[in-house]
Amino acid sequence: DGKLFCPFDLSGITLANHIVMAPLTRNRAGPGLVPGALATEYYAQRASADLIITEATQVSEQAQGIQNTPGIYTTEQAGWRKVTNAVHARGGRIFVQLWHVGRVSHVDLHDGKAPVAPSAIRAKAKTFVNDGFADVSEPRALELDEIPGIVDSFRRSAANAIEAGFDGVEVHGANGYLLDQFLRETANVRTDAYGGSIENRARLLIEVAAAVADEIGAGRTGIRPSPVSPASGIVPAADEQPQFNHVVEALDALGIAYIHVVEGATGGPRDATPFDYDVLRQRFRNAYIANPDLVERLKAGIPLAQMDMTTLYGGGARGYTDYPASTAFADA
Ligand SMILES: C=C(C(=O)O)c1ccccc1
Repeated sequence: DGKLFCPFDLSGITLANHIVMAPLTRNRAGPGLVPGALATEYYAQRASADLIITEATQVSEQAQGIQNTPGIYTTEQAGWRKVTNAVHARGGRIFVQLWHVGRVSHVDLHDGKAPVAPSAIRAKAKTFVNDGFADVSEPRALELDEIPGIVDSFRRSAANAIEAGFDGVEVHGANGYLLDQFLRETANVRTDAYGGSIENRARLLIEVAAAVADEIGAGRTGIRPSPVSPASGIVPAADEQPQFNHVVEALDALGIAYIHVVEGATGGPRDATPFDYDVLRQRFRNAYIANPDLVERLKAGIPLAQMDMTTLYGGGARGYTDYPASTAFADA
C-alpha cells in the first residue's frame, strides 16, 4: 500500500520507514553473556531498517534458558553501548527485547537449581545447553513473595537499557516464555492473585509492562504477545480470544508504544486468514538475516539473498556478519 518507505511516528520517535528488524536469537554472546564481538557490526549493518529490535536478552541469571544468549543485568553487559552507538551513528533506532524464559531452561544453566515457572509443570520442549539439545528441566513454582523480584528485574533491565543507549525496550511476552506461561491455563494453575482467572493470569505481564513504562516511559515500551502460538511447549486454550482481549485492553490503558503480535504459530503456519502472511514472513524474516541492506534492496527491487539455515544459531562471522550488501548500487 505504498507506506513501506514512508516515515512513521512511533510515540514521538520518527522512523524513516515502516520496516522493523524482528528479534532474532543468534546465540553468539561472549563470556559474561555480553554482546558478542561481532554484534556491533551485525546490528550496524542492518541499521537502515530504522527500528531494530535486538535478540532476546535476559533480565537476570535466572532468566537464561539457552547457552550464549546475552543479558542486560550486569555492569559488564553495559557493553551494549557499543551496539547502540554504532546503530545511532548510521541513523538507526534500536530497542532491546527483555526476556525471562521461566520453565524453558535447564539445571545445567543454573548450577543444578530448577528453573522457575508459574506452576511446577514441565514444558514438552528442548533447549540448547552444553553444545547440544536437551529436554528442558522440571521447574519449580515461584513463591508469591518472589514475584515482585521478577517485576523488578524487568524494571532494572529497562533502566540499564536506556543507560546503554537503547531507544526503548520490547517486553518478551510471547513464545512460551515466563510471561506467556502465566497467561495459559495449561501452564499456570496457581490459586493466588496470579492464577485462576483471565485477570489474574494477565497480572504479571501487566505489572511488568507498567513497571517498565513507569521506569523509562510508556512511549519507549513495547510488548510481544503470541496468542495462538504453541512455541516452547505452550498449549494454547481452545479459545484464547477473551484472555488476549483483556491483555490488549490492559496494555492499551498503559499507553505503551506498540504491541508486536506473533500471528499464528511462531516460525510456523499462520491462521487461516484472507491475507497470505506466509509470503511476507518468509520474505522479510529470512531476508533480514541475509540482507543487511534489505531496505535499499526493497526500494530498488533488487533480488534478496537467501539465508543459510545452518549458521543461524551459535558460531562466528559465517552467516552472521558476512552477508554482503548488494553491489548493484555500486554499479548504479
Ligand atoms: C527467543 C526466541 C523466541 O522468541 O522464539 C528464540 C529462542 C531460540 C531460538 C529461536 C528463537
